[in-house]
Amino acid sequence: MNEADPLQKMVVLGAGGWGTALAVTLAQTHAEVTLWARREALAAQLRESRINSAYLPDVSLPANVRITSDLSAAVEGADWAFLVVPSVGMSDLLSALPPQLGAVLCAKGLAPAGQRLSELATGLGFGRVAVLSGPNHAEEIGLGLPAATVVASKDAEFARTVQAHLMTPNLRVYTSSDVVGVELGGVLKNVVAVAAGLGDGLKLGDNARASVITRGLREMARYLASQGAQEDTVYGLSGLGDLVATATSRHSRNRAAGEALARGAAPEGGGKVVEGLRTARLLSAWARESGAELPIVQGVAAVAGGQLSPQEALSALMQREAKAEG
Ligand SMILES: NC(=O)C1=CN([C@@H]2O[C@H](COP(=O)(O)OP(=O)(O)OC[C@H]3O[C@@H](n4cnc5c(N)ncnc54)[C@H](O)[C@@H]3O)[C@@H](O)[C@H]2O)C=CC1
Ligand SMILES: O=C(CO)COP(=O)(O)O
Repeated sequence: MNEADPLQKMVVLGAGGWGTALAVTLAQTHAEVTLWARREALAAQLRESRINSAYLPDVSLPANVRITSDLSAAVEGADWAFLVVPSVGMSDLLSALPPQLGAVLCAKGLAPAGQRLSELATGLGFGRVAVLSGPNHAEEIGLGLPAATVVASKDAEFARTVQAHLMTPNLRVYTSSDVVGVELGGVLKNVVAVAAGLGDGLKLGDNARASVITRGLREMARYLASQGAQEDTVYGLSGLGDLVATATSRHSRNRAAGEALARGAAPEGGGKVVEGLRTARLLSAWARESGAELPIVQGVAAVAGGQLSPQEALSALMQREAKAEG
């Protein structure tokens, strides 16, 4: 493994829950971490209180996390950075950065036109692009609870560098060359987690949740294969691992959004980003246009869009044609 220089400048762009947890993690092993918040009001509040009360209230920011809302100052002198804004904001952020900067993309969603975020970054001229994904709820990583994750890049050296800097005794980081598989696992599992939340909200029971997770995994595997992912990636941390975490966790905003929809409430994440709803809409439109079958994704999109009630979506899934498992 590469040696990680503890004096190298670590930069986290995006001060929501996940950006904050990553900054706290990196601060364990580096002299200084810079955390960029888009809004000066949030940056000032973080500098003052050292607690991100809106996004990660149970975690304190150590003194070696420097907080700024000045993007140029944040990346000055840095070789690469973690980009941790919601996927809708990734295009604006990338466009404001020099493409020589290595980009570790940490969002689990698609760009507004439906592209993968790594495609977006590459299209904007970024040469060193990695994606970070795995079962990593910010609430737990921020507290230093043990977890594992994956960093994928076509540039193996870049992936190993990020791995070396992000590893701590409680965060095990694996590398992968399968950018498409690792990236899309994190994107799709959010939608399946909304479906699991819908089932929980309707009080369908443990068998139903396990069935949604398993058939959802199959749907993920089919979609990932259609996009060129390696076959086994979906069964790793960024696929099955993250799916189980998100579809069963009390921390998951996507699962909670499904529960809210089942109650007939608005599926808001309390001001926090819920990527699965947007992803369901984008992928459902893609499935309609391409003739692909993504029944769980399409069911979630129909419920979120108000075209079907949760009960009607459930009936539609249960009454699909009888067939062999596969
Ligand atoms: N929260 C978690 O446990 C994890 C989240 N992720 C992913 O990381 C991404 C960010 O999620 P969180 O940090 O949880 O979000 P969050 O909802 O906690 O915070 C979002 C942050 O981004 C800012 N923001 C919103 N729109 C923006 C834009 N257009 N440009 C720049 N900043 C903007 C908000 O002001 C806020 O500071 C999402 O794609 C999420 O799926 C990935 C792994 C774990
Ligand atoms: O991706 C996550 C954990 O790995 C976070 O999921 P939620 O956005 O559903 O909270």
